[in-house]
Amino acid sequence: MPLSGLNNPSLLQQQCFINGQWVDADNGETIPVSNPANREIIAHVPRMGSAETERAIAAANTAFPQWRDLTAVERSRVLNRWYELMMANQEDLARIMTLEQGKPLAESRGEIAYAAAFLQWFAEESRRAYGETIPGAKPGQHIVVITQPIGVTAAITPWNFPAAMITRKAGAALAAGCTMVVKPASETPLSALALAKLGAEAGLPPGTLNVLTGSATAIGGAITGSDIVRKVSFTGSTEVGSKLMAQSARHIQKISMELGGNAPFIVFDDANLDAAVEGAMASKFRNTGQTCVCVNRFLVQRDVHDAFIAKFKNAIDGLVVGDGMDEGVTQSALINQAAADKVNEHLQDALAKGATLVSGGDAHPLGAQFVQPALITDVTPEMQLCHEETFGPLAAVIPFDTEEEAIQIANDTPFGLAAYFYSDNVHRVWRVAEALESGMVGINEGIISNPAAPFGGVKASGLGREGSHEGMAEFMEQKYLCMGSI
Ligand SMILES: NC(=O)c1ccc[n+]([C@@H]2O[C@H](COP(=O)([O-])OP(=O)(O)OC[C@H]3O[C@@H](n4cnc5c(N)ncnc54)[C@H](O)[C@@H]3O)[C@@H](O)[C@H]2O)c1
Ligand SMILES: O=C[C@H](O)CS(=O)(=O)O
Repeated sequence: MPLSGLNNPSLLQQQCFINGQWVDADNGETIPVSNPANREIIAHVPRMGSAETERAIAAANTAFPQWRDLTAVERSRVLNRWYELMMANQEDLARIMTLEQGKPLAESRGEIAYAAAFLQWFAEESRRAYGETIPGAKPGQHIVVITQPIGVTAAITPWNFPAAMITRKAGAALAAGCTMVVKPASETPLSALALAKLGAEAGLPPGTLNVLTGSATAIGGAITGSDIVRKVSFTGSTEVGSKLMAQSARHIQKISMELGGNAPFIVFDDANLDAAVEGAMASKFRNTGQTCVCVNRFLVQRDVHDAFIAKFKNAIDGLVVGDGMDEGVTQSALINQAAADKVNEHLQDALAKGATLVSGGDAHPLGAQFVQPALITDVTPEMQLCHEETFGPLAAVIPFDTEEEAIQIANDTPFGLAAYFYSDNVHRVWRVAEALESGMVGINEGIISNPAAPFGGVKASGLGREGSHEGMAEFMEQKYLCMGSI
């Protein structure tokens, strides 16, 4: 049993966490959790539905006043202890993550540190829930703006970052004084349940944090249909986000949406090509291409196109495909067969429409869920991959001539999460950075995520920001007090 080798076996939880208790589904049903590398079932978790969700919401509601009324310093101490426990258990948490999500162990270790950093960040932010004073409209009148926690909140999170997408929300909500119900993706529930275990150990009172696994539509329906849940924070596909936004309208729930992307990566003729290739590899192939901020379209200026492609091909050919648990592996199995099929569908569509295969493209000997990293050129805008998230190790390159053409192609998408470009010309840097329609821009950088920066997108990539000093405000309400005759 691959999970039998944990140093801290208590981190393997196969029940849900409601009101400080580990519980099964009412009907005893479970769902299997499998290892993407070999499809071996590694655990089972409860298949919960609306009744259990309503109990979790009730527990969060009961716990809210006590957690709200702690001082910011008291909440900060719990969050900081949770951070410390995550780091103390980093190796076990990384092992659990790789076994259920597939990503290389080194990347899982990195995600645990990144996820823990959100708890550390919001432990500090919890002490900075400031208000403001405003001059009154007449003598003796004073206006004070205060901020208060919004109340019971919910998070629905994706499989590709099973820990960080939870702490980026739960850290902010708990720091604000809210309580939370979390529904992780059914592909990666074990990381979420391990986080709940450590959160309780850190001192989160019963009901403050609840984690439910099971039917997404039933749990999501109970969350968005509740007049107790005041905030829904979703990370996932734009398609599902749009559905949840509509469902949240019934009770006017406050929402945050961290959705899909279609990131352009522009290499101008004044770029440092070695740096551009390094950034391209980091952004495109992180988590085997399964991140929302992965490059989806490369745009390379014609004068440097062939030189860039030669360097890029050499780097791609150096990638090591294998089981994420094996040291040295840099590309793992994709999360499921449908994900691998989508990458191949995008590749075949592009080749059928005139793209040129430079590297990769063959079936991988390790199995159908593994994809050989591929590089294609002569990509044109009518190809499927220009309009859909590939979410896998396929690097597609579009040649361009002018800066104006590059910006037009880059912005020709409903999405606007991340964008990247490489140029050493400071005048061009400002022009292009302002012209790109995205929430985040990497300039001569391929990896841009940072708990201190406001993460989020524009257009169909979402609403709101996470992390930074913005993150906690998403879980708070403002109230102004107008005091007269003083
Ligand atoms: N913007 C970001 O920060 C960010 C981060 C990670 C992933 N993503 C996006 O997420 C997608 C990949 O993740 P995914 O496949 O888990 O996305 P997904 O939308 O299929 O699922 C996300 C979560 O929503 C749940 N869900 C699915 N249908 C639901 C419904 N009808 N009601 C309630 N919950 C439902 C899933 O169980 C999961 O927990 C990609 O599009 C990626 O770009 C965005
Ligand atoms: O996949 C989406 C994540 O938000 C990417 S990151 O880890 O925040 O860069």
